[in-house]
Amino acid sequence: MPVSRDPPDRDPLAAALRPPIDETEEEKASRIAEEEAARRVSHAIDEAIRQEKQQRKKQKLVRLLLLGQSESGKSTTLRQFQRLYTPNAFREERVLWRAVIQLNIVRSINSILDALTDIRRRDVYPSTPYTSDPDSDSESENHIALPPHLEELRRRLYPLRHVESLLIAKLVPPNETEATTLGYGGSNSVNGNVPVRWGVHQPPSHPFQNKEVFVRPGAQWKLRSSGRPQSAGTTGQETVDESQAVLHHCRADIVALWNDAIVRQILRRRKIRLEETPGFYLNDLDRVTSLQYYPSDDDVLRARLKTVGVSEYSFHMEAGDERGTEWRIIDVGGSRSQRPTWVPFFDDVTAIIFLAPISAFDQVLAEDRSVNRLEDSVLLWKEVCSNKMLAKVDLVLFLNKCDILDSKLKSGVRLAKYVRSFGERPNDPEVAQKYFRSKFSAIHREHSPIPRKFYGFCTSVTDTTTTGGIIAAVKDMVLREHLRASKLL
Ligand SMILES: Nc1nc2c(ncn2[C@@H]2O[C@H](COP(=O)(O)OP(=O)(O)OP(=O)(O)O)[C@@H](O)[C@H]2O)c(=O)[nH]1
Ligand SMILES: [Mg+2]
Repeated sequence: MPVSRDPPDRDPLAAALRPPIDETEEEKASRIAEEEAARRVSHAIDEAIRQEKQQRKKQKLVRLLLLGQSESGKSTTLRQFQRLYTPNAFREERVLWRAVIQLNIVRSINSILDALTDIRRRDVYPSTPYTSDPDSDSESENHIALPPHLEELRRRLYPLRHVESLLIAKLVPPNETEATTLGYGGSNSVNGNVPVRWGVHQPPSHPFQNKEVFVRPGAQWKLRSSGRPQSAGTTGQETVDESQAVLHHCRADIVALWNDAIVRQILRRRKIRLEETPGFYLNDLDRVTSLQYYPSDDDVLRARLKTVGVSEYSFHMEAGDERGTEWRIIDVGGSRSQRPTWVPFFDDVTAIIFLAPISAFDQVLAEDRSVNRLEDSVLLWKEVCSNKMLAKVDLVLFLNKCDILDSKLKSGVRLAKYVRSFGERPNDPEVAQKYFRSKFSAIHREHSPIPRKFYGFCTSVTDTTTTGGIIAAVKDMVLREHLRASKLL
Protein backbone atom coordinates (compact mmCIF):
# COMPACT_ATOMS: atom_id res chain seq x y z
CA MET A 1 0.00 0.00 0.00
CA PRO A 2 1.43 3.41 -0.93
CA VAL A 3 2.29 5.69 1.98
CA SER A 4 1.54 9.37 1.74
CA ARG A 5 4.56 11.45 2.77
CA ASP A 6 2.57 14.67 3.05
CA PRO A 7 0.56 15.41 6.20
CA PRO A 8 -3.19 15.46 5.64
CA ASP A 9 -4.57 18.96 5.24
CA ARG A 10 -7.18 18.23 7.90
CA ASP A 11 -7.12 16.25 11.17
CA PRO A 12 -8.60 12.83 10.37
CA LEU A 13 -9.40 12.15 14.03
CA ALA A 14 -11.22 15.45 14.46
CA ALA A 15 -13.11 14.75 11.26
CA ALA A 16 -14.19 11.30 12.48
CA LEU A 17 -15.34 12.65 15.84
CA ARG A 18 -17.13 15.66 14.45
CA PRO A 19 -20.91 15.44 14.95
CA PRO A 20 -22.93 14.73 11.83
CA ILE A 21 -23.83 17.85 9.86
CA ASP A 22 -27.53 17.01 9.77
CA GLU A 23 -27.78 16.40 13.59
CA THR A 24 -31.14 17.50 15.06
CA GLU A 25 -31.42 19.45 18.32
CA GLU A 26 -32.75 16.33 20.08
CA GLU A 27 -29.90 14.16 18.80
CA LYS A 28 -27.41 16.82 19.85
CA ALA A 29 -28.75 16.95 23.44
CA SER A 30 -28.65 13.17 23.72
CA ARG A 31 -25.12 13.03 22.31
CA ILE A 32 -23.87 15.66 24.78
CA ALA A 33 -25.48 13.79 27.70
CA GLU A 34 -23.82 10.54 26.60
CA GLU A 35 -20.45 12.23 26.27
CA GLU A 36 -20.81 13.78 29.72
CA ALA A 37 -21.68 10.40 31.26
CA ALA A 38 -18.68 8.79 29.57
CA ARG A 39 -16.44 11.57 30.88
CA ARG A 40 -17.73 11.02 34.42
CA VAL A 41 -17.07 7.27 34.23
CA SER A 42 -13.58 7.85 32.88
CA HIS A 43 -12.82 10.36 35.62
CA ALA A 44 -14.09 7.96 38.30
CA ILE A 45 -11.88 5.19 36.92
CA ASP A 46 -8.85 7.52 36.91
CA GLU A 47 -9.53 8.56 40.51
CA ALA A 48 -9.95 4.94 41.65
CA ILE A 49 -6.63 4.03 40.04
CA ARG A 50 -4.92 7.00 41.68
CA GLN A 51 -6.30 6.13 45.11
CA GLU A 52 -5.40 2.48 44.76
CA LYS A 53 -1.87 3.42 43.81
CA GLN A 54 -1.62 5.76 46.77
CA GLN A 55 -2.97 3.15 49.13
CA ARG A 56 -0.64 0.50 47.76
CA LYS A 57 2.26 2.85 48.12
CA LYS A 58 1.29 3.69 51.68
CA GLN A 59 0.73 0.10 52.68
CA LYS A 60 4.05 -1.00 51.32
CA LEU A 61 6.26 1.73 52.65
CA VAL A 62 6.78 2.46 56.32
CA ARG A 63 8.93 5.45 57.16
CA LEU A 64 10.33 5.48 60.67
CA LEU A 65 12.21 8.52 61.93
CA LEU A 66 14.66 8.36 64.84
CA LEU A 67 14.83 11.56 66.88
CA GLY A 68 16.55 12.66 70.07
CA GLN A 69 19.51 14.69 71.26
CA SER A 70 23.10 13.74 70.43
CA GLU A 71 24.25 10.55 72.15
CA SER A 72 20.69 9.52 72.88
CA GLY A 73 21.12 6.20 71.03
CA LYS A 74 19.52 6.83 67.62
CA SER A 75 22.26 5.26 65.52
CA THR A 76 22.51 2.39 67.99
CA THR A 77 18.77 1.75 67.58
CA LEU A 78 19.26 1.78 63.81
CA ARG A 79 22.06 -0.77 64.19
CA GLN A 80 19.70 -2.93 66.26
CA PHE A 81 17.18 -2.89 63.41
CA GLN A 82 19.96 -3.86 61.00
CA ARG A 83 21.12 -6.65 63.30
CA LEU A 84 17.58 -8.01 63.57
CA TYR A 85 16.31 -7.62 60.02
CA THR A 86 19.39 -7.81 57.80
CA PRO A 87 21.66 -9.95 59.98
CA ASN A 88 23.96 -11.08 57.18
CA ALA A 89 24.79 -7.55 56.08
CA PHE A 90 25.22 -6.51 59.72
CA ARG A 91 27.62 -9.38 60.37
CA GLU A 92 29.64 -8.65 57.25
CA GLU A 93 30.07 -5.03 58.26
CA ARG A 94 31.25 -5.73 61.79
CA VAL A 95 34.90 -5.76 60.81
CA LEU A 96 34.55 -2.23 59.45
CA TRP A 97 33.73 -1.03 62.95
CA ARG A 98 37.11 -2.12 64.25
CA ALA A 99 38.72 1.21 63.40
CA VAL A 100 35.95 3.07 65.26
CA ILE A 101 36.35 0.83 68.28
CA GLN A 102 40.12 1.27 68.22
CA LEU A 103 39.59 5.02 68.17
CA ASN A 104 37.15 4.80 71.09
CA ILE A 105 39.73 2.81 73.10
CA VAL A 106 42.63 5.07 72.26
CA ARG A 107 40.59 8.12 73.19
CA SER A 108 39.64 6.66 76.56
CA ILE A 109 43.32 6.04 77.30
CA ASN A 110 44.39 9.42 75.98
CA SER A 111 41.81 11.13 78.14
CA ILE A 112 43.37 9.46 81.19
CA LEU A 113 46.80 10.53 80.02
CA ASP A 114 45.49 14.08 79.56
CA ALA A 115 44.25 14.08 83.13
CA LEU A 116 47.70 12.98 84.33
CA THR A 117 49.40 15.59 82.18
CA ASP A 118 47.15 18.26 83.58
CA ILE A 119 47.99 17.32 87.15
CA ARG A 120 51.66 17.24 86.28
CA ARG A 121 51.48 20.67 84.66
CA ARG A 122 49.88 22.18 87.72
CA ASP A 123 52.35 20.49 89.96
CA VAL A 124 55.77 21.50 88.72
CA TYR A 125 56.80 22.83 92.12
CA PRO A 126 57.20 21.10 95.47
CA SER A 127 54.49 18.69 96.11
CA THR A 128 53.60 16.00 98.50
CA PRO A 129 53.65 12.46 97.24
CA TYR A 130 50.37 10.94 96.32
CA THR A 131 48.35 9.73 99.23
CA SER A 132 49.02 6.20 100.24
CA ASP A 133 45.32 5.68 100.74
CA PRO A 134 43.86 5.45 97.26
CA ASP A 135 40.35 5.84 98.59
CA SER A 136 41.05 9.16 100.20
CA ASP A 137 39.53 11.96 98.15
CA SER A 138 40.29 14.72 100.58
CA GLU A 139 43.62 15.88 99.19
CA SER A 140 43.71 18.74 96.75
CA GLU A 141 44.99 17.86 93.28
CA ASN A 142 47.38 20.75 93.51
CA HIS A 143 49.42 18.74 95.97
CA ILE A 144 49.70 15.65 93.87
CA ALA A 145 52.98 14.52 92.42
CA LEU A 146 52.73 11.81 89.84
CA PRO A 147 54.55 8.75 91.10
CA PRO A 148 57.41 7.50 88.90
CA HIS A 149 55.51 4.46 87.66
CA LEU A 150 52.76 6.72 86.21
CA GLU A 151 55.34 9.00 84.64
CA GLU A 152 56.82 5.92 83.02
CA LEU A 153 53.41 4.71 81.77
CA ARG A 154 52.68 8.13 80.38
CA ARG A 155 55.91 8.05 78.41
CA ARG A 156 55.43 4.51 77.16
CA LEU A 157 51.89 5.11 76.02
CA TYR A 158 52.84 8.14 74.00
CA PRO A 159 52.53 6.23 70.67
CA LEU A 160 48.76 6.14 71.23
CA ARG A 161 48.63 9.83 70.28
CA HIS A 162 49.97 8.89 66.91
CA VAL A 163 47.45 6.04 66.60
CA GLU A 164 44.64 8.48 67.32
CA SER A 165 45.77 10.72 64.46
CA LEU A 166 46.12 7.73 62.17
CA LEU A 167 42.61 6.54 62.92
CA ILE A 168 41.07 9.96 62.48
CA ALA A 169 42.82 10.30 59.14
CA LYS A 170 41.43 6.91 58.18
CA LEU A 171 37.84 7.62 59.20
CA VAL A 172 37.34 11.28 58.45
CA PRO A 173 37.81 12.70 54.96
CA PRO A 174 40.65 15.26 54.82
CA ASN A 175 38.40 18.06 53.54
CA GLU A 176 35.99 17.76 56.47
CA THR A 177 35.90 21.02 58.35
CA GLU A 178 33.13 20.84 60.91
CA ALA A 179 34.53 20.11 64.31
CA THR A 180 32.52 19.46 67.40
CA THR A 181 34.07 19.34 70.79
CA LEU A 182 33.13 16.67 73.16
CA GLY A 183 35.36 15.56 75.89
CA TYR A 184 35.62 12.12 77.24
CA GLY A 185 34.72 11.15 80.72
CA GLY A 186 33.86 14.22 82.66
CA SER A 187 33.59 16.67 79.83
CA ASN A 188 29.87 16.43 79.74
CA SER A 189 29.42 15.36 83.28
CA VAL A 190 27.98 17.82 85.67
CA ASN A 191 29.86 18.74 88.76
CA GLY A 192 28.14 16.63 91.35
CA ASN A 193 28.09 19.49 93.82
CA VAL A 194 25.82 21.73 91.80
CA PRO A 195 22.14 21.00 92.24
CA VAL A 196 19.80 21.65 89.34
CA ARG A 197 16.06 21.59 88.89
CA TRP A 198 15.57 19.97 85.50
CA GLY A 199 18.64 21.99 85.55
CA VAL A 200 20.60 24.84 84.31
CA HIS A 201 23.91 25.29 86.01
CA GLN A 202 27.52 26.01 85.33
CA PRO A 203 29.46 22.86 84.67
CA PRO A 204 33.13 22.53 85.44
CA SER A 205 35.49 22.92 82.55
CA HIS A 206 37.81 20.08 81.87
CA PRO A 207 41.12 20.76 80.29
CA PHE A 208 41.26 17.65 78.13
CA GLN A 209 38.45 18.07 75.70
CA ASN A 210 38.72 15.98 72.59
CA LYS A 211 37.22 16.59 69.25
CA GLU A 212 34.54 14.06 68.66
CA VAL A 213 34.91 12.20 65.44
CA PHE A 214 31.93 12.06 63.22
CA VAL A 215 31.12 10.72 59.83
CA ARG A 216 28.67 11.76 57.23
CA PRO A 217 26.21 9.10 56.19
CA GLY A 218 26.88 6.78 53.32
CA ALA A 219 29.44 4.13 52.70
CA GLN A 220 32.42 6.50 52.52
CA TRP A 221 33.80 5.99 55.99
CA LYS A 222 33.25 2.27 55.71
CA LEU A 223 35.21 2.20 52.48
CA ARG A 224 37.94 4.22 54.11
CA SER A 225 38.10 2.01 57.15
CA SER A 226 38.17 -1.11 55.04
CA GLY A 227 40.92 0.16 52.79
CA ARG A 228 44.62 -0.42 53.13
CA PRO A 229 46.56 -0.69 55.34
CA GLN A 230 43.70 -2.12 57.37
CA SER A 231 42.72 -4.77 54.90
CA ALA A 232 41.62 -7.24 57.46
CA GLY A 233 39.37 -9.21 55.18
CA THR A 234 36.07 -10.42 56.49
CA THR A 235 37.31 -12.57 59.30
CA GLY A 236 39.54 -9.92 60.80
CA GLN A 237 42.26 -12.50 61.14
CA GLU A 238 44.10 -12.40 57.85
CA THR A 239 46.22 -9.34 58.42
CA VAL A 240 46.74 -7.03 61.34
CA ASP A 241 46.47 -3.32 60.88
CA GLU A 242 48.99 -0.90 62.33
CA SER A 243 46.64 0.51 64.99
CA GLN A 244 45.78 -2.93 66.29
CA ALA A 245 49.47 -3.83 66.38
CA VAL A 246 50.26 -0.77 68.52
CA LEU A 247 47.32 -1.47 70.83
CA HIS A 248 48.50 -5.04 71.20
CA HIS A 249 52.05 -3.93 71.87
CA CYS A 250 50.87 -1.48 74.57
CA ARG A 251 48.40 -3.92 76.09
CA ALA A 252 50.23 -4.50 79.40
CA ASP A 253 50.77 -0.78 79.95
CA ILE A 254 47.15 0.04 79.12
CA VAL A 255 45.93 -2.58 81.57
CA ALA A 256 48.33 -1.29 84.23
CA LEU A 257 47.15 2.30 83.69
CA TRP A 258 43.46 1.47 83.82
CA ASN A 259 43.83 -0.72 86.91
CA ASP A 260 46.06 1.67 88.80
CA ALA A 261 44.55 2.76 92.12
CA ILE A 262 46.00 6.26 91.89
CA VAL A 263 44.62 6.74 88.38
CA ARG A 264 41.20 5.66 89.60
CA GLN A 265 41.43 8.12 92.43
CA ILE A 266 42.35 10.96 90.08
CA LEU A 267 39.43 10.09 87.79
CA ARG A 268 37.07 9.93 90.73
CA ARG A 269 38.16 13.31 92.04
CA ARG A 270 37.60 14.82 88.64
CA LYS A 271 34.19 13.18 88.35
CA ILE A 272 35.34 11.36 85.24
CA ARG A 273 33.23 8.22 84.98
CA LEU A 274 34.75 6.58 81.94
CA GLU A 275 32.60 3.46 82.38
CA GLU A 276 29.52 5.54 81.62
CA THR A 277 30.91 7.26 78.56
CA PRO A 278 30.07 6.11 75.05
CA GLY A 279 32.56 3.81 73.38
CA PHE A 280 33.92 2.36 76.61
CA TYR A 281 35.91 -0.87 76.16
CA LEU A 282 38.50 -0.70 78.94
CA ASN A 283 36.92 -3.58 80.82
CA ASP A 284 37.53 -5.82 77.80
CA LEU A 285 41.16 -4.98 77.18
CA ASP A 286 42.43 -8.54 76.80
CA ARG A 287 39.97 -9.24 74.03
CA VAL A 288 39.93 -5.91 72.19
CA THR A 289 43.71 -5.53 72.09
CA SER A 290 44.38 -9.02 70.81
CA LEU A 291 45.90 -9.29 67.35
CA GLN A 292 42.96 -11.41 66.18
CA TYR A 293 40.37 -9.00 67.52
CA TYR A 294 37.14 -9.16 65.59
CA PRO A 295 34.23 -6.98 66.81
CA SER A 296 31.23 -8.80 68.24
CA ASP A 297 27.62 -7.63 67.83
CA ASP A 298 27.82 -6.05 71.28
CA ASP A 299 31.01 -4.21 70.43
CA VAL A 300 29.44 -2.69 67.32
CA LEU A 301 26.42 -1.57 69.32
CA ARG A 302 28.65 0.05 71.92
CA ALA A 303 30.83 1.91 69.42
CA ARG A 304 30.50 5.67 69.35
CA LEU A 305 30.52 7.53 66.06
CA LYS A 306 28.63 10.76 65.92
CA THR A 307 26.19 11.31 63.04
CA VAL A 308 26.30 14.48 61.01
CA GLY A 309 23.66 14.67 58.30
CA VAL A 310 20.97 12.12 57.65
CA SER A 311 21.30 8.45 56.95
CA GLU A 312 18.59 6.20 55.63
CA TYR A 313 18.45 2.46 55.95
CA SER A 314 15.88 0.42 54.13
CA PHE A 315 14.89 -3.22 54.25
CA HIS A 316 12.03 -5.39 53.05
CA MET A 317 10.04 -7.71 55.25
CA GLU A 318 10.59 -11.13 53.88
CA ALA A 319 7.93 -13.21 55.56
CA GLY A 320 4.43 -13.27 56.99
CA ASP A 321 1.63 -10.79 56.37
CA GLU A 322 4.18 -8.01 56.11
CA ARG A 323 5.90 -9.64 53.16
CA GLY A 324 7.07 -7.06 50.66
CA THR A 325 6.60 -4.13 53.02
CA GLU A 326 9.49 -1.77 52.75
CA TRP A 327 10.80 -0.11 55.88
CA ARG A 328 12.83 3.05 55.66
CA ILE A 329 14.51 4.12 58.87
CA ILE A 330 15.88 7.61 58.96
CA ASP A 331 18.68 8.42 61.39
CA VAL A 332 19.55 12.07 61.91
CA GLY A 333 22.26 13.91 63.82
CA GLY A 334 21.00 15.00 67.24
CA SER A 335 23.29 17.89 68.14
CA ARG A 336 21.71 21.31 68.01
CA SER A 337 23.35 22.32 64.74
CA GLN A 338 21.86 19.19 63.17
CA ARG A 339 18.26 19.65 64.26
CA PRO A 340 17.16 21.83 61.30
CA THR A 341 17.74 18.78 59.08
CA TRP A 342 14.87 16.96 60.84
CA VAL A 343 11.91 18.97 59.58
CA PRO A 344 11.84 17.88 55.92
CA PHE A 345 11.28 14.31 57.15
CA PHE A 346 8.16 15.21 59.14
CA ASP A 347 6.13 15.39 55.95
CA ASP A 348 5.51 11.76 55.12
CA VAL A 349 6.73 9.93 58.22
CA THR A 350 4.74 6.96 59.52
CA ALA A 351 6.08 6.84 63.06
CA ILE A 352 8.81 8.35 65.20
CA ILE A 353 10.99 6.72 67.80
CA PHE A 354 12.10 9.46 70.18
CA LEU A 355 15.06 8.62 72.39
CA ALA A 356 15.53 10.37 75.71
CA PRO A 357 18.62 9.20 77.62
CA ILE A 358 17.35 9.45 81.17
CA SER A 359 20.74 8.63 82.64
CA ALA A 360 21.88 12.09 81.49
CA PHE A 361 20.14 13.92 84.33
CA ASP A 362 23.53 15.00 85.71
CA GLN A 363 25.13 15.96 82.39
CA VAL A 364 25.21 19.00 80.14
CA LEU A 365 25.03 19.34 76.38
CA ALA A 366 28.40 19.26 74.69
CA GLU A 367 27.31 22.04 72.34
CA ASP A 368 25.93 24.28 75.10
CA ARG A 369 27.31 23.60 78.50
CA SER A 370 24.72 25.79 80.18
CA VAL A 371 21.97 23.29 79.32
CA ASN A 372 21.23 20.16 81.27
CA ARG A 373 20.81 17.14 78.97
CA LEU A 374 17.64 15.89 80.60
CA GLU A 375 16.09 19.32 80.35
CA ASP A 376 17.03 19.46 76.67
CA SER A 377 15.38 16.07 76.09
CA VAL A 378 12.21 17.17 77.84
CA LEU A 379 11.95 20.36 75.79
CA LEU A 380 12.64 18.49 72.58
CA TRP A 381 9.97 15.90 73.41
CA LYS A 382 7.52 18.71 74.10
CA GLU A 383 8.31 20.25 70.70
CA VAL A 384 7.84 16.94 68.91
CA CYS A 385 4.57 16.18 70.72
CA SER A 386 3.10 19.59 69.96
CA ASN A 387 4.23 19.78 66.33
CA LYS A 388 1.12 20.07 64.15
CA MET A 389 2.78 18.38 61.18
CA LEU A 390 3.22 15.32 63.38
CA ALA A 391 -0.25 15.41 64.92
CA LYS A 392 -1.28 12.11 63.31
CA VAL A 393 2.09 10.41 63.59
CA ASP A 394 2.58 7.66 66.16
CA LEU A 395 5.21 8.63 68.69
CA VAL A 396 7.17 5.92 70.44
CA LEU A 397 9.29 7.00 73.37
CA PHE A 398 12.44 5.16 74.39
CA LEU A 399 13.53 6.24 77.85
CA ASN A 400 17.02 5.05 77.05
CA LYS A 401 20.27 4.25 78.84
CA CYS A 402 18.42 2.66 81.75
CA ASP A 403 21.49 0.49 82.41
CA ILE A 404 23.56 3.60 83.07
CA LEU A 405 20.77 5.12 85.17
CA ASP A 406 20.78 1.93 87.18
CA SER A 407 24.52 1.93 87.86
CA LYS A 408 24.58 5.67 88.50
CA LEU A 409 21.88 5.55 91.15
CA LYS A 410 23.32 2.40 92.68
CA SER A 411 26.73 4.08 92.91
CA GLY A 412 25.14 6.73 95.11
CA VAL A 413 24.41 9.60 92.72
CA ARG A 414 21.23 11.16 94.05
CA LEU A 415 18.60 11.92 91.43
CA ALA A 416 16.75 14.39 93.65
CA LYS A 417 19.87 16.52 93.79
CA TYR A 418 19.50 17.22 90.07
CA VAL A 419 15.76 16.76 89.59
CA ARG A 420 14.27 18.47 92.59
CA SER A 421 10.73 17.45 91.78
CA PHE A 422 11.79 13.85 92.39
CA GLY A 423 11.58 14.85 96.02
CA GLU A 424 11.76 12.32 98.79
CA ARG A 425 11.16 9.27 96.60
CA PRO A 426 13.65 6.43 97.10
CA ASN A 427 16.77 6.77 94.93
CA ASP A 428 15.87 3.55 93.20
CA PRO A 429 16.23 2.90 89.41
CA GLU A 430 12.73 1.45 89.07
CA VAL A 431 11.12 4.32 90.93
CA ALA A 432 13.12 6.75 88.79
CA GLN A 433 12.05 5.05 85.53
CA LYS A 434 8.43 5.15 86.59
CA TYR A 435 8.77 8.78 87.53
CA PHE A 436 10.30 9.75 84.18
CA ARG A 437 7.71 7.73 82.31
CA SER A 438 4.88 9.55 84.00
CA LYS A 439 6.48 12.96 83.29
CA PHE A 440 7.03 12.24 79.59
CA SER A 441 3.60 10.66 79.26
CA ALA A 442 1.97 13.77 80.77
CA ILE A 443 3.76 15.99 78.25
CA HIS A 444 2.55 13.71 75.45
CA ARG A 445 -1.01 13.92 76.71
CA GLU A 446 -1.03 17.66 77.28
CA HIS A 447 0.79 18.76 74.15
CA SER A 448 -0.48 16.44 71.41
CA PRO A 449 -2.66 18.57 69.08
CA ILE A 450 -5.15 15.67 68.90
CA PRO A 451 -5.37 12.78 71.38
CA ARG A 452 -3.21 9.77 70.52
CA LYS A 453 -1.91 6.69 72.23
CA PHE A 454 1.28 6.84 74.29
CA TYR A 455 3.85 4.15 73.62
CA GLY A 456 6.69 4.31 76.13
CA PHE A 457 9.50 1.84 76.79
CA CYS A 458 12.37 1.85 79.24
CA THR A 459 15.33 0.73 77.15
CA SER A 460 19.04 0.05 77.06
CA VAL A 461 19.43 -0.16 73.31
CA THR A 462 22.97 -1.55 73.53
CA ASP A 463 21.50 -4.64 75.17
CA THR A 464 20.68 -7.21 72.50
CA THR A 465 18.52 -9.42 74.71
CA THR A 466 15.98 -6.87 75.85
CA THR A 467 16.02 -4.63 72.79
CA GLY A 468 15.13 -7.38 70.31
CA GLY A 469 11.72 -7.88 71.95
CA ILE A 470 11.03 -4.15 72.23
CA ILE A 471 11.89 -3.51 68.59
CA ALA A 472 9.68 -6.40 67.47
CA ALA A 473 6.80 -4.97 69.54
CA VAL A 474 7.35 -1.49 68.10
CA LYS A 475 7.51 -2.87 64.58
CA ASP A 476 4.21 -4.73 65.03
CA MET A 477 2.52 -1.72 66.55
CA VAL A 478 3.74 0.67 63.84
CA LEU A 479 2.64 -1.70 61.11
CA ARG A 480 -0.75 -2.31 62.69
CA GLU A 481 -1.45 1.40 63.03
CA HIS A 482 -0.11 2.02 59.56
CA LEU A 483 -2.43 -0.57 58.01
CA ARG A 484 -5.37 0.75 60.00
CA ALA A 485 -4.65 4.30 58.82
CA SER A 486 -4.29 3.24 55.19
CA LYS A 487 -7.64 1.41 55.35
CA LEU A 488 -9.25 4.62 56.54
CA LEU A 489 -7.98 6.54 53.52
N1 LIG B 1 25.29 1.86 78.11
C1 LIG B 1 24.52 2.28 77.12
N2 LIG B 1 25.07 2.90 76.07
C2 LIG B 1 24.25 3.31 75.09
C3 LIG B 1 22.86 3.10 75.10
N3 LIG B 1 22.33 3.61 73.98
C4 LIG B 1 23.36 4.11 73.27
N4 LIG B 1 24.53 3.92 73.93
C5 LIG B 1 25.86 4.32 73.52
O1 LIG B 1 25.88 5.74 73.48
C6 LIG B 1 26.68 6.19 72.42
C7 LIG B 1 25.89 7.16 71.58
O2 LIG B 1 24.87 6.48 70.87
P1 LIG B 1 24.49 6.85 69.39
O3 LIG B 1 23.51 5.85 68.94
O4 LIG B 1 25.72 7.06 68.59
O5 LIG B 1 23.80 8.26 69.64
P2 LIG B 1 23.07 9.18 68.56
O6 LIG B 1 21.78 9.54 69.16
O7 LIG B 1 23.07 8.54 67.23
O8 LIG B 1 24.03 10.46 68.58
P3 LIG B 1 24.28 11.51 67.36
O9 LIG B 1 24.69 10.74 66.18
O10 LIG B 1 25.36 12.40 67.90
O11 LIG B 1 22.99 12.26 67.20
C8 LIG B 1 27.14 4.95 71.66
O12 LIG B 1 28.46 4.65 72.08
C9 LIG B 1 26.18 3.87 72.12
O13 LIG B 1 26.80 2.61 72.12
C10 LIG B 1 22.30 2.44 76.24
O14 LIG B 1 21.10 2.24 76.37
N5 LIG B 1 23.17 2.06 77.21
MG1 LIG C 1 23.96 8.99 65.45
